[in-house]
Amino acid sequence: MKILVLGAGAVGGYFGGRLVEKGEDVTFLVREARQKQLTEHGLVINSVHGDVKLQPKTILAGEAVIPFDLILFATKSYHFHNAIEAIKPYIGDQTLILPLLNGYQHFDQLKEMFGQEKILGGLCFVEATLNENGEVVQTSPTHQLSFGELKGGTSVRVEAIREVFSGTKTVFHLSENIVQDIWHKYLFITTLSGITTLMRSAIGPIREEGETFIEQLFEETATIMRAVGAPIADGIERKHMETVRKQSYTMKSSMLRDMEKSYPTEADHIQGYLLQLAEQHRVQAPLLTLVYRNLRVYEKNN
Ligand SMILES: NC(=O)C1=CN([C@@H]2O[C@H](COP(=O)(O)OP(=O)(O)OC[C@H]3O[C@@H](n4cnc5c(N)ncnc54)[C@H](OP(=O)(O)O)[C@@H]3O)[C@@H](O)[C@H]2O)C=CC1
Ligand SMILES: CC(C)(CO)C(=O)C(=O)O
Repeated sequence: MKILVLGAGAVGGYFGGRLVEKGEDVTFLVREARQKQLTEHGLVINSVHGDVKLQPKTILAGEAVIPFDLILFATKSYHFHNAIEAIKPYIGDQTLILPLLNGYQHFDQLKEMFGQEKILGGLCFVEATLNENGEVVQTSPTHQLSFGELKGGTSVRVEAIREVFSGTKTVFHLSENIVQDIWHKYLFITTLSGITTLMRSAIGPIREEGETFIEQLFEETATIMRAVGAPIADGIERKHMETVRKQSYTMKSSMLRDMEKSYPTEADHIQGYLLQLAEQHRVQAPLLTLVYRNLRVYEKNN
């Protein structure tokens, strides 16, 4: 299976790198500076699940145009529209696109552009970032990529992907209810990135100050999701709260890590989109609004 990974950042570099390590046919579509870094230093993964240095195949947009079987879409949301243009030449009749971005809005956009049949559901749980040398640093026990048919169930094509994804040093999980998984992850990340960026802190000190704000943010966000008919399970807020309690003291969201580097955030794509939905459905969301305003002010000052 010919796999194209769009973006060799933290997520694309980690999961794409684990596939290269296994020996799969993976090419990274990158931009010039990243290509230079990868050519000179290799794709380096420093991980609690094992370090590796790889020399992956890379291309720049427009080079080596052939249709790929599978495209892992792993850019930030603010690069989404440019990145779409970059992958268009590599999409053939049989190509499947598996997005790994946090949030939900991009699925509707991809379905509208390429047709529902070409888009798989996808998400990942991994705490990863690029260090100043461009190495992927992966720091906590969880490292799972989930994928599946947006219409639910299984199919010959996702079973074939499962086969290709098997036997790596990371966890690839074929989900038969990926849309629910995506919304559950969206609930988790909206709250976790929101609270860690609001407090400018890893989760440990925030928990010590009291968990009420975290619980309220989960509840508020879940209320919006239920109002729009998102398929989230009863009691998911409590389950997510338990997951938050289990995180290491130093655990940070990728949004906070980006803030620490003065990078842009995905506030519009994650919190902002939910607030638009809240307004449309007349749901009050004062805490989420505060979280979002904090991110907007940060963006203005950076
Ligand atoms: N990091 C994490 O722990 C997690 C992140 N996520 C989500 O995954 C998504 C990706 O995040 P993450 O990997 O952290 O982001 P990074 O910024 O680390 O990586 C994104 C990569 O995309 C590349 N890129 C952007 N536009 C293009 C383009 N047109 N062509 C080629 N490459 C491009 C960037 O390359 P360049 O170097 O050229 O800018 C960058 O290397 C986000 O939605 C995030 O919320 C989900 C779970 C965990
Ligand atoms: C919370 C976490 C680390 C889980 O994967 C995440 O998705 C992010 O920070 O972007």
